[in-house]
Amino acid sequence: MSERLSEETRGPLLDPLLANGWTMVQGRDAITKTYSFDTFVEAIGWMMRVAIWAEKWNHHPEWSNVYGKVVVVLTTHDVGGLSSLDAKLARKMDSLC
Ligand SMILES: C[C@H](O)[C@H](O)[C@H]1CNC2=NC(N)=NC(=O)C2=N1
Repeated sequence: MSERLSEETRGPLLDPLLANGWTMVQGRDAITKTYSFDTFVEAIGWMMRVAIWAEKWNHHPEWSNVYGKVVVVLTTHDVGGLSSLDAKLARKMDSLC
């Protein structure tokens, strides 16, 4: 199982994401990003591609979709905060859109 990111390890993993549209969630050890697609079909197509990786890695996003917009929150419930799996899934999400 993944461990909660320590103060030393989180900078190198999170800083590139925070420079690429991800932000910290207030009051939670979690990151969030809102993706915007031109159409609903593009949004759910991207969600399906992400879902395949999420299932493969057994690491699942909290997310919601309205038309072309997808709001994502990533955290690791098993450790009560951010782990390297969240950074890995966030990078995959960015690479798939
Ligand atoms: C039992 C199951 O394997 C666990 O609950 C997995 C599934 N997917 C998960 N996804 C996320 N985001 N965090 C988890 O801690 C987590 N744990």
